[in-house]
This record gives sequence, C-alpha cells and structure tokens, in this order.
Amino acid sequence: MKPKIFLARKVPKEVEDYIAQHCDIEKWNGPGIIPRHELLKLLGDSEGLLINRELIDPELLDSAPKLRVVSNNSVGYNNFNIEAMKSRGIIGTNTPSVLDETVADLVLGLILATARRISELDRYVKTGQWQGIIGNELYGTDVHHATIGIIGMGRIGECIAERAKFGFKMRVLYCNRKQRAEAEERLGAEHCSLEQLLQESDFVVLMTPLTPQTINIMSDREFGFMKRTAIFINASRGETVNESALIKVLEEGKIRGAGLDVFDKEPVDPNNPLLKMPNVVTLPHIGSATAKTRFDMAMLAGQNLVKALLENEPANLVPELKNI
Ligand SMILES: NC(=O)C1=CN([C@@H]2O[C@H](COP(=O)(O)OP(=O)(O)OC[C@H]3O[C@@H](n4cnc5c(N)ncnc54)[C@H](OP(=O)(O)O)[C@@H]3O)[C@@H](O)[C@H]2O)C=CC1
Ligand SMILES: O=CC(=O)O
Repeated sequence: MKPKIFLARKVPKEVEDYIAQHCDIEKWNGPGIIPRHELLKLLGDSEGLLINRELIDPELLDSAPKLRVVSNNSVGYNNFNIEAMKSRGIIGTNTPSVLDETVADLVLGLILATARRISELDRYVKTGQWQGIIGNELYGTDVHHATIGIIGMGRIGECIAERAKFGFKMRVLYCNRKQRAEAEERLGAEHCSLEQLLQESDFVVLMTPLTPQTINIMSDREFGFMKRTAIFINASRGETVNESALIKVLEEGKIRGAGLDVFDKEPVDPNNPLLKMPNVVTLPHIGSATAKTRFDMAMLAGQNLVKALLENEPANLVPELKNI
C-alpha cells in the first residue's frame, strides 16, 4: 500500500505526477494559502506532508498522529519546531542549493536598486518629474570597487560574494561562526567580527538562517556601527532584524538606505513606515521566485518527501533532525 501524503500547497503537475507514482495524494483544493484550521482538519492520517513554510508545531503534530515526514518547499526551516519534531521522531527536509544562484541574483538586484536609486527614479520618470538634466540630489552611489559585508556567508552568501568579487570588483568581508577557508582562497573573502564588518562595509547583506542566535542580530547597537553612507540588505528572514531599530536609523539618516526582501510580518502591513521611504526598496519575499527555480524547488521537495517515506537514506534532512 502506498503511503498517504498531504499537499498543503499547489505544486506543478509534473511534481504531483511524480509523487503520485509513490504515494496516495490528498491536497488543498481551495483558493490561495490553506488556512491553518483547514490544514489541521485535513491532515488526518497522512504520513507525509509537503508545505511552503507553514508552522510545524506541537498543535499541528498532535493533529496528525501518523505523520512521519514533513518536506519544506524552501531552504529556510525556521518554521520547524525542532524539539517537537525530534521528540515525535518526525523527519524534516528542505531544498538547499537549487535556489542559490537565483537568490544571489536578487540580492545583487537589491544592491543595485538601492545604490543607483532605480525604483525611486523609475517613479520619478513615470510621475512626470523628469523635466530636465538631473542634479546631484538624485545621484546614486557606486557599487563597483565598494566593500560588501556578508553576515552568514553559506551557500547563497558565497554566490553573492562571487558576483560581488568577479562582477563588481568588490572587497568581500564576511562574518560566520566558522571560517570558510575554500571561499577565502577562491573569493579573497576576509573573515572578520560583526563589528568590523559593519564598520567597514558599504553594503551590509544579511543572509543567516533564522535561529535563536540570529533573532534581531541587527538591532540598535549593530546599526550604530554602520557607516552613514552604507546600505543595508536583508534577504534572510524578517525576524533577524529589529525592524523598529532599522526604521529609526533610516528616519534619522544614519544609514543611506535599505533593500528588503523579507519583513517581520509577511505580507507586510501597508502602514509600515518602511514602505513610505524613498531610499528603501521593498520586495514581497521573492528571493527564489523564478519559474525554473520554483519548479526545481518543488521537484526537490517532492523527491525529498518520497525518499524519506520510502527509502532508508532520505535526502536533504535538516541537520538538527538527522539521526533521530
Ligand atoms: N529571501 C528569500 O527568498 C530566501 C531566503 N533564504 C534565507 O537564507 C538563509 C540562508 O540560506 P543558505 O545560504 O542556503 O544557508 P547556509 O546554511 O548555506 O548558510 C547560512 C550561513 O549562515 C551562517 N550562520 C549561521 N548562524 C550564524 C550566526 N549566528 N552568525 C553568523 N553567521 C551565522 C552559517 O555559517 P556558520 O555555521 O559558520 O555560522 C552559514 O554559512 C535561509 O535559511 C533562509 O532563511 C533562503 C532562500 C531564499
Ligand atoms: O525564503 C525562502 C527559502 O527558501 O528559505
């Protein structure tokens, strides 16, 4: 008998067909994102679950007594309550690597958009304000040969560093808990303390996972170290930044601008002051959102689910849930 699984989000037909060869599928057929109460109700006796970052906590796990595997269709897995999953012996998988280059492209997009004021000046042209030669009040700042500081230089961070180093001839600083010798050699990246990175970088890029250690890793004190001319980019998770502290430094002109793909609350509140600032570029959490990469992620999430349910050596287990 095939194991029963639940698809909480729509996946491409090819992915569903692949999963259907190995599992009996139940799925959310309603519009949009499945409401939490529906998910709890519909999980029933599913052994596998494929999600897009829905919260996996004791309440959900208690509503699905037969659940064995949760496949996250994303690389970040801060939505997993690791202790609750561990204590119930539930496997969790994610989708590393297939999205690295795509997310790195977007981060460079945010760097260019903020430094060269692309969104702001697009609005300037479209609202008919372009009446003559522009003056220095609309000049941007150079990206090439500047210093980039990457907080959390892992798979995605290294792809950002590659682009920065070889495309834009930038100096690359990074701050991880462990040094990455190979990346240092290949990219000339320099490992340093968070404080030094913040003091010396023209572009500070936050790319850590969200963990108990990285919640609010950027707060008043850390923004205080940044140069007045520096730009802050966040493509990790909203909660890695103390958003009030970010709003404050921007309001006080203590940094030049920010590029944000992620927010404390998503979708972002339309009244969030960050949305009113011309020097802040905002995006709706689209780091990996290209057609090919989203397809590859969904296929990998499907394969992870099937492998974990049917094979002895499942792939892409999140490190904290290995050997449970
Ligand atoms: N905006 C978007 O759409 C996307 C966002 N993301 C986010 O990006 C994150 C990173 O993804 P990925 O590059 O694949 O992950 P990796 O695990 O490859 O890299 C994360 C890096 O962060 C470092 N790190 C972890 N904790 C700390 C800390 N306390 N201080 C400093 N560095 C730390 C790790 O190094 P070390 O262990 O040595 O500290 C590691 O090198 C994801 O977890 C997700 O949250 C990912 C994809 C898309
Ligand atoms: O935020 C997206 C992810 O894959 O993590």
